Amino acid sequence: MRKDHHEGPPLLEVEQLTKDYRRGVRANDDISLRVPAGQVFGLLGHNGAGKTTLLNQVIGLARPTRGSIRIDGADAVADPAMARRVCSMQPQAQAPLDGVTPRQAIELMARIRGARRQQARHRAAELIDALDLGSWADTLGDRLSGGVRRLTAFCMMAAEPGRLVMLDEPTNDVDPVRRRLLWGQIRALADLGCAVVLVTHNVVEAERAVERLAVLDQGRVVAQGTPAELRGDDGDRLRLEVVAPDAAAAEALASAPAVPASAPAVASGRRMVLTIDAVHAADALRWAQNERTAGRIEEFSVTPVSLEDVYIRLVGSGRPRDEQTEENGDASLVA
Ligand SMILES: Nc1ncnc2c1ncn2[C@@H]1O[C@H](COP(=O)(O)OP(=O)(O)OP(=O)(O)O)[C@@H](O)[C@H]1O
Repeated sequence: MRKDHHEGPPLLEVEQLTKDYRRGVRANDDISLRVPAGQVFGLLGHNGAGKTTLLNQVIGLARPTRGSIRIDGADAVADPAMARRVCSMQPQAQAPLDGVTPRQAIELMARIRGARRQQARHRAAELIDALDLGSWADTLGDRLSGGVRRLTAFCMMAAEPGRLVMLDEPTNDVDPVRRRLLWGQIRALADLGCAVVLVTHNVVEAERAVERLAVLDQGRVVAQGTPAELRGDDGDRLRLEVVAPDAAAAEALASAPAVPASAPAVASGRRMVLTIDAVHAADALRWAQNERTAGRIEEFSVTPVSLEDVYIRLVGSGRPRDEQTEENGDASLVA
């Protein structure tokens, strides 16, 4: 059974962190978060939300403008060398693998991080097997696909991991089957006692794999908690999605919903999405079936409201805040 480390002291503790780049870009704005050992913590946000900037400050590649970062109680800003010893990071950029095979690269990383030769060999073989990389393990890096290169980079990081593991979009380019294997290995690192910080754009996957998460928008944390906490009241609601024959019909359905809605209906192209309370589910199904029989809609589905729906409501289009409508920020979710 999984060890429960949730009540333990944080291994990573970020307090009121602000980072201004030159030319006035505020990439992180008053961010606070805590990650204990044994937890997979997700960082979600649009392109440019400030996720990579946060990781770079933790390992001392960028210096905070204000605020503090503590790793296991020690000041990581004052001692970036300590931070790098304790952290293992898989960066967003692909690892340079030209001229080496995945097996060689993984073993080499394990050796650099202090493993003995036998131990490095054993761990490389174990990771290659766990991620089903055997067919490419001894192929030179310049002949590998993007997905295999990314999985190799994960294995290099996981070969002899530090206590704080940071992964910047590790599932990019990875096929769905190996992606699932990868989530298993990420979980395994937390079960070993690592604190894992995971940057991802994939809200659907994050919902299944992380225990807590923070949503970043324009450098700020706009929501933080467990997936269930972030879904809040929406966790008991349903999502009716309808495909209309054309965009005008979808717009018309959104402006006059046939079933009582618990949030404004959203039309996008031929799709219309309505959030409804569970008590209206039977009415919604009856209405949608009739509409489809009459040919007024083409398809429909009724599913539980997901974290992705909440995320889209929180950060909207990712445009600057003052261009967005006010429904995008629910301050009550901010921890
Ligand atoms: N070295 C830099 N100098 C100036 N501005 C920067 C620098 N690095 C990042 N930025 C800016 O800081 C903001 C946050 O960038 P960051 O890379 O942290 O976002 P991100 O959430 O990781 O994005 P993505 O999902 O695209 O990787 C962006 O506006 C970006 O343009």
